[in-house]
Amino acid sequence: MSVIAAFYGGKSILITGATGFMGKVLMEKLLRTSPDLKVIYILVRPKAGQSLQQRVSQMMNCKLFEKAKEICPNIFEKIRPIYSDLTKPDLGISKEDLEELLTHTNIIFHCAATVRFDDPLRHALQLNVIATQQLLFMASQMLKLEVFIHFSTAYSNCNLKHIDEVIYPCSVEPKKLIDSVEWLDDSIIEEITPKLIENRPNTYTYTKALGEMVVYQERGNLNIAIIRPSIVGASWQEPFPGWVDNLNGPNGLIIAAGKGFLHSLKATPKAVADVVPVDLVINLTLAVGWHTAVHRPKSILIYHCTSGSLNPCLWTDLGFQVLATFEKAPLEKAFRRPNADFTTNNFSTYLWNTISHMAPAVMYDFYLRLTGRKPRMAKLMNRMLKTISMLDYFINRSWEWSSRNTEMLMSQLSNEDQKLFDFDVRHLNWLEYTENYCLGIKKYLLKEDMAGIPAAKRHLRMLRNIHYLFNTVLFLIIWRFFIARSQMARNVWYFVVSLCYKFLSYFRASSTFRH
Ligand SMILES: CCCCCCCCCCCCCCCCCCCCCCCCCCCC(=O)SCCNC(=O)CCNC(=O)[C@H](O)C(C)(C)COP(=O)(O)OP(=O)(O)OC[C@H]1O[C@@H](n2cnc3c(N)ncnc32)[C@H](O)[C@@H]1OP(=O)(O)O
Ligand SMILES: NC(=O)C1=CN([C@@H]2O[C@H](COP(=O)(O)OP(=O)(O)OC[C@H]3O[C@@H](n4cnc5c(N)ncnc54)[C@H](OP(=O)(O)O)[C@@H]3O)[C@@H](O)[C@H]2O)C=CC1
Repeated sequence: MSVIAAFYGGKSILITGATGFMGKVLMEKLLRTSPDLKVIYILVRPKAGQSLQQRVSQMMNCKLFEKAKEICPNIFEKIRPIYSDLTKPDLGISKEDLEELLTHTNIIFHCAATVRFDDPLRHALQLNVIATQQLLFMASQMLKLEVFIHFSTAYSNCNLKHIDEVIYPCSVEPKKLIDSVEWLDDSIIEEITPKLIENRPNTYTYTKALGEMVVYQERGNLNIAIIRPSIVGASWQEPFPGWVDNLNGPNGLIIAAGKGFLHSLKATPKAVADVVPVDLVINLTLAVGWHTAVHRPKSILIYHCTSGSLNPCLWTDLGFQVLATFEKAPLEKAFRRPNADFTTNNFSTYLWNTISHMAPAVMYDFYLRLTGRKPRMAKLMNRMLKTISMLDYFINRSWEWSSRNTEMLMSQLSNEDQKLFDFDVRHLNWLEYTENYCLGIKKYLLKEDMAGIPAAKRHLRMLRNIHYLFNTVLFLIIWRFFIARSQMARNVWYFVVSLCYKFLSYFRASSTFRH
């Protein structure tokens, strides 16, 4: 019997961010391995015109929960949605719901955050710092709370090269910043943001670092642990390989590559792709929850969940495996054949962006206009290039994260728990993982049927023929231009034609002789 799974049995668990990528996988794992848990409270907000119930039932009916529903038939009775909005006072939770949470909650997993890189500081502060503060205050009033697990990111201190499993103080006190932001207008906040974020690339990583400081400063007597995952990718093994449901991290660019939009990407050849599968992160999280509740460490322990130091994979290796997979299982309706390469300097990046991204987009938009359709390709390419510019910081750098606490925890798991809650990234086969990642994006994110692969391959062959035809016509036009203006070009042309003629004559003669 798994000690960790047994620990969660009978427990009342509060998950914020349960409708997110990681929150859903966390819920699924809990319901599948500890079906005797008492209840999972999930904070949910209405979104895209859907009520709480509609969102929750749509979420629970996705493929991710199929296995959990087999093991836990009364799964819907285990889930207790609670209206919440992190931007509201008291997280927007009603008095009745709050009373229930304060009375019954044993464990908190705080996943909710804004993970956008371009959020204004005020919004990121609200979601990643102030909401965390309010949840900590709520937790301090909970009568049966055993442990509070906070999700940060391995990039919260990405302005450092070597990062230990410790909390690094930011230059500005969170409370002072929160008070200042209350009365500063947006234009001033926008102006001071670059100075505040201390060489970090965005407000996301900065406010996650501030969130850690708030967790430390307002921990009171709470029993807290912090998880710092790096780039969370599709599932590796559980509940099945390749589960992914958003465009964050590499996902958007993998789609861009598979659809033939992305033809070049600036990447330092030796830069490590520090990707970790979502199920591996969740296994570590549940192990941390158990260990923290049972052993009650004297201080807040930080757990890095990264792959670069234990089982490194380079962006170049990952990228070409992505292309190889889409060769075998192409995405539907590709704009071009997936074909790309790396650039290593700004000039070649600019050149290739012009030649292989913007020029084809402008020509395609011209074709759309000619055929009476709305041009859209240039806009799509600009959006992809904007995304790449946001991700460039993470693609072209590597970091060293210590993993002492994570390795300590691994050593404390029983053999059964090491299997059931496997977070040993050294077991990961990157080629197999990347292939499943791409297939998962095709099946679960783009909802494409694998039966459509032959048609998708035919589409790519048609694109290849159009590409060859286009290049041939372009070559002839350029050559005709040169021949009309240069004796040298004409001489070369005549020489080539006479050579071909002689070869054909010889070939015809030799085949006649054989007969
Ligand atoms: C291996 C690489 C080399 C390749 C070699 C050469 C080429 C070979 C090809 C191989 C394929 C490449 C494969 C791998 C790619 C490698 C690069 C990946 C780097 C990953 C680094 C991630 C770092 C993460 C750091 C920390 C992780 C965390 O802690 S939290 C999670 C991280 N957060 C995010 O990832 C969020 C980032 N996204 C944003 O902040 C925003 O989306 C944006 C600012 C980037 C864009 O905002 P914008 O307002 O313009 O768009 P948005 O409103 O978000 O969406 C509008 C529409 O666009 C769609 N969309 C959204 N995101 C993407 C996306 N990433 N790609 C494509 N499309 C996207 C969205 O659905 C919207 O559509 P509509 O609703 O229809 O309008
Ligand atoms: N994905 C990654 O690569 C990494 C993620 N992390 C951390 O893990 C955690 C989860 O990330 P991930 O699952 O990828 O993020 P998602 O964006 O998938 O999920 C974010 C969650 O937060 C909720 N949320 C956002 N804003 C609000 C709001 N105003 N009110 C209520 N809920 C809100 C979302 O709810 P809704 O569905 O209603 O929008 C969603 O459930 C985050 O703390 C993130 O920093 C750390 C490292 C890497």
